[in-house]
Amino acid sequence: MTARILDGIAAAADVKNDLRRRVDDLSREGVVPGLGTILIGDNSASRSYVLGKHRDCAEVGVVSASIELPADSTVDDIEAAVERFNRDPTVTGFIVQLPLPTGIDEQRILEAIDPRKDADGLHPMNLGRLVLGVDRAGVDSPLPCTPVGIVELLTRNGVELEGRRVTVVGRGITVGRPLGLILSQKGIDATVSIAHSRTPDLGEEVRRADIVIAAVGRPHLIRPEWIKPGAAVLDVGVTRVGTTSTGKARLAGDVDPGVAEVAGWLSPNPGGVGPMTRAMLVANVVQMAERSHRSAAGDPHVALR
Ligand SMILES: Nc1nc2c(c(=O)[nH]1)N[C@@H](CN(C=O)c1ccc(C(=O)N[C@@H](CCC(=O)O)C(=O)O)cc1)CN2
Repeated sequence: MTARILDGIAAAADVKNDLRRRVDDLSREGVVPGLGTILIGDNSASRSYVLGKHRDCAEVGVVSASIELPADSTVDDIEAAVERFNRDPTVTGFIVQLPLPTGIDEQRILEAIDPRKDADGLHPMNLGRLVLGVDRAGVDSPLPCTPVGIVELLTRNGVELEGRRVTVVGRGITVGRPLGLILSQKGIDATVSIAHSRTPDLGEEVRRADIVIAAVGRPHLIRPEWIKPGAAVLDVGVTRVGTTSTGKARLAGDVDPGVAEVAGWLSPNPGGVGPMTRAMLVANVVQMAERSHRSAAGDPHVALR
C-alpha cells in the first residue's frame, strides 16, 4: 500500500479562497482585517514561518504589520511591543512567534495579549474556554492554529473522526494539548490518547490508533511497524538534522518515511500541516475582524469582553 497524500498546500489554497471572499465582503463595509507579528531573536525557522504568515495575509487581502526585537530583549521590551499591538486599531489580531529566547517567561508574554486580539488562541482565557467547551454568547473564541489546521486537513480529505481512536504524540501548548481537547469535543467525537516522551510503550499506543498525529520534534520517531494498516498519519514535528551541500538546513519530520508503505493517509512534511497552520491563522484574523465589526454595528449577540 502507498498512502494517499494529505496535501496541506492544496487544502490551504481552498481555505484562502474562501477567506478572500469574506475579506472582500468586509472591505465593501470599509473593514480591512490586519495581522500583527512579533518576532524576537534570530531563529531562522521562526523568521521563515513569520514571512509565510505575512505572504498568506497579502494573498487574501489582509494587511499585516511586524515588530522585530533583538534576542537580548527583556520581558519589559516584549510586553511594550505587545501593548503597542493591543492598542493599534489597524491590528485585528496578532501573534508572538514561539519559541521565545531562553530565559523569557512565555506565559507572562502570552497573558499580556488582549484575549480579543489573540490570533493564536493561546491566551489562558481562550484556552480556558476551550477546556470548558463554552463560547461567549454564541461567538467562537479563537482556537490554536495547528490543531484546527489538522482537523480541517483531515475533514477536507474525507477522513472520518467520529468514533475513531486518535493517538497524539506530544503534549505541547501549541499542538498536542489543545488538539486533544478539540478532537474529543462534542460534534467531533474522536477518542483521544495523548502520548509523550515518558509514555512507557509508545509503539503500543500508536498501534491501536486509526489516526496518529506526531508533534514531538524527534526525527523519524514513528516507526512503520507501529502503524495500523490504512491509518491516517500526520507528521507535524520538524528537526534540523544538518546542512545540505549548498548550506541549507536539512530537515527531518517525526515520521519515518517507511510509514508511507503502511498508512492509508500521510501528511507530507513540508507541505502538510505547516501551510494549514498559516491558513488557520489568517482565518482567525478574519473571524476577529468580522466579530468586532458586528459588535461595533450593535449586534446584540456579539458581547465583547
Ligand atoms: N506563535 C506561534 N508560534 C509557533 C506556532 C504557532 O502556531 N504560533 N507553531 C509553530 C511554528 N509554526 C507557526 O508559527 C509554523 C510551522 C511551520 C509552518 C510552515 O509553513 N511550514 C512549511 C515549511 C516552511 C519553511 O520551511 O519555511 C511546511 O510545513 O510546508 C508554518 C508555521 C511553533 N511556533
